[in-house]
Amino acid sequence: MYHLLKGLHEYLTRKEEFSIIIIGLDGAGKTACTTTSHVFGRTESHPSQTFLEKIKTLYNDTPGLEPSQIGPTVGQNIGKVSLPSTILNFFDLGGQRGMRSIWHRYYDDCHAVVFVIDAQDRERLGEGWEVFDSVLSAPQILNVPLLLLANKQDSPDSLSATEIRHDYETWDRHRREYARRRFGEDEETELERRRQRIASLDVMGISALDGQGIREAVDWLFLRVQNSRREVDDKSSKGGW
Ligand SMILES: Nc1nc2c(ncn2[C@@H]2O[C@H](COP(=O)(O)OP(=O)(O)OP(=O)(O)O)[C@@H](O)[C@H]2O)c(=O)[nH]1
Ligand SMILES: [Mg+2]
Repeated sequence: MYHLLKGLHEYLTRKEEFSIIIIGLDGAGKTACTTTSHVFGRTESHPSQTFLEKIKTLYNDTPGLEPSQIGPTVGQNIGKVSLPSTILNFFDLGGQRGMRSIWHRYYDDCHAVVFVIDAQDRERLGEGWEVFDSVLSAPQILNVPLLLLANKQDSPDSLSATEIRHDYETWDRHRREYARRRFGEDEETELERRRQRIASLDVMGISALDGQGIREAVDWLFLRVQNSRREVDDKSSKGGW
C-alpha cells in the first residue's frame, strides 16, 4: 500500500523536464558554472560566473562566483532549474572553434536553443553571425524555439537588442546578395523558410553580470518549451506525425 501511494504521489507531483542548450562564440558570456564540464568521459572543473550561474543564482539560491574565476568552457556545463511544475536542464556548451563541432550532437534532444552574442564586441559580430546562421539552418532544430541574447548590456559600448537584430538582418541581406551574385537565385522555399525563421526570431538584451533580462529570458524559455510541447501533443493526438 505504501509503495502504491508513494508511486501515485510521485506520478502526481512529477515535473516535466526540458533540455535547453546555450551556445555562441567563445567569450560571449554563456557560462557561469561551478558545475563540472564533461568532455567525452573526462571531467574538468571550470568555475565562472555569467549567464548560467546567474540563472542558478536567481532560481536556485546558489551564490555566483567572482568574474576572475571565469575560464573557457571545454565540453559542457550543466545547470538545473527547478520551477513549480517544470525542470529546465541547461547545457552550456563551449564556444571555441574546436568545441563548436560538438553542438550538433545536442540538437536532436533539445527543446530550445539559446544563442548568446557579445553585444559589445563589434569586431566579432560578423563571425558570430556566420556561426548563428549555421545554427539557424540546422535541420534538426528548425522547429525548436530559438532565442538570441544580446549579452553584456551593462557595458556602455553594447549594442541594444534592437541594434543587434538590425545588425544580423543587415548581415543576412548582404550574405544573400553575395550568394545570389555568385551562385544565382536561392530556391524560393528555402528563402521563405529563412524569412519566417528570422521574422519570428526573438532577441532579448541581458547582462549575465548584473542580471538584467535574465528572468525575462528564462520566462520566455519556460513558456516556449511548454507551448511547443503542447503543439507536438496536439499534432500527435490528431495523427499529425
Ligand atoms: N561586462 C560584462 N562582461 C561579461 C558578461 N558576461 C560575461 N562577461 C565576461 O565575458 C568573458 C567571457 O565569459 P564566459 O562566460 O567565459 O564566456 P563563454 O561564452 O562561456 O565562453 P566559452 O566558454 O569559451 O564558450 C568573461 O570575462 C566574463 O566576465 C556581461 O554580462 N557583462
Ligand atoms: Mg563558457
